[in-house]
Amino acid sequence: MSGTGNEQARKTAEGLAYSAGFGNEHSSEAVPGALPEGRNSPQRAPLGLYAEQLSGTAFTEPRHSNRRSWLYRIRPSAAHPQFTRTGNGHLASAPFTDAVPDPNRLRWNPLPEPAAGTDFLAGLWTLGGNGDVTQRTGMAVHLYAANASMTDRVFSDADGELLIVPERGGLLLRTEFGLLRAEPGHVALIPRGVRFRVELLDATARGYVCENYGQPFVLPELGPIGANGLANARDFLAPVAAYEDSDNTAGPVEVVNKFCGNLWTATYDHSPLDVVAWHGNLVPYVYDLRRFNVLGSISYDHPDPSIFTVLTSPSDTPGLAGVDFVVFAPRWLVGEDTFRPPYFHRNVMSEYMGLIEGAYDAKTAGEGGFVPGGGSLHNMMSAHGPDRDTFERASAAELKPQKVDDGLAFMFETRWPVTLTARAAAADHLQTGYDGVWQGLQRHFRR
Ligand SMILES: O=C(O)Cc1cc(O)ccc1O
Ligand SMILES: [Fe+2]
Repeated sequence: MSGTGNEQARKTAEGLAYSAGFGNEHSSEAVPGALPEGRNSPQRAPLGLYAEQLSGTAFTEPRHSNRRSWLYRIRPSAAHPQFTRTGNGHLASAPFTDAVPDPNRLRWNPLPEPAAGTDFLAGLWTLGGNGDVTQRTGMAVHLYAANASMTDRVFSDADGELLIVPERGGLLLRTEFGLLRAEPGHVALIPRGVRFRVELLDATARGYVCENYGQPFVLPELGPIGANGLANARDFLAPVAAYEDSDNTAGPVEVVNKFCGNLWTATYDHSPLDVVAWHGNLVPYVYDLRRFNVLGSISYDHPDPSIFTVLTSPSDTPGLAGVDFVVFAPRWLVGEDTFRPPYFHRNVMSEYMGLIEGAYDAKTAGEGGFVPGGGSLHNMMSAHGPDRDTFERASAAELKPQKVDDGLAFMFETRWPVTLTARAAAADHLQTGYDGVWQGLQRHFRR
């Protein structure tokens, strides 16, 4: 899209209205009277709209985890032509079988600049993942690099929920539920199957996507932390209803549907973003990571990073996440007699880390290192932790209260190893010599 288009998108995104609260029963109508009163499915829905339910959990799941919304739209979603296969581009899905799972510690530079005219969907590039889309288990790690808005096409992912983590460039997400603006430092969460279009607010956009095939993300339990803290529910913002009424006014709209690992496409004669009103608790959200209430030790030792969990996708085993989304946000470190950066460890969970801004306190910053837009993968049981320089520095540091505020990093932590796509394993931007950051750690043992 031209610069003018991006300016238009930014103007549209300015001052967006939202409905706040993770898991709330939200409701919104773009036209007064569009929401039926007191029932979901009246004989004739108001204003001649079609009523439609979208479920995110089985009808019979417990109340506390049940997710569904009712959508009142100009055309029912069922009114569509046949889907046919289209190319998957650089998108891949679980099961990932084209590379051998790799126990090595791996790190990538940012994706290369895409060809002109690459939109968000075309710019998605799969690093790897685990589980199986047909079993609704596991996750995929994608990156994206785009320089064009999606025009005349929308995307929906039947395979999973999408957690979008912009690193460069703002996004305007036009969803069935309305508009969301996600700038770097925000995350957007699009439920399984929700149609949306991504417009760029800046000339280019780059970031990360966790595709969660498993149970929908929820806020983690707080246990002894109490009733407040970490990501607060009220900071998750859902859109308000905004619809496109493009019947006979615009050209055809391509709807791209990711289903069981493949992309399918159908050409509609209207925009499926035609929801005039909706209510329910299955909604997209945007969340500003800087709102995260970071908790930590105020005595000694470095707490496990589970304390930084923003969202978790539970599994059938209590406490064991399919995937956790964890943020390393600005915070004070005050631990006494404590090695303050992340400790050396081997973890049963597998860790993909990305950097939104600045530096990360376990890794020396700079070119060829852990840089914004890049990422690292430390699979199950791979030994990692502070690099040599960080270890030397932190072991000798004077332990005054210290503000760590020069970066914003995150982690997708998952119960199963991440198997790479062949493309990611052979990428030019895969760094060589990552093992070297742990070389030269001196022997200090004496008896
Ligand atoms: O590997 C990492 O940097 C992530 C991480 C951070 C931390 O503070 C403790 C454990 C851990 O895996
Ligand atoms: Fe780790």
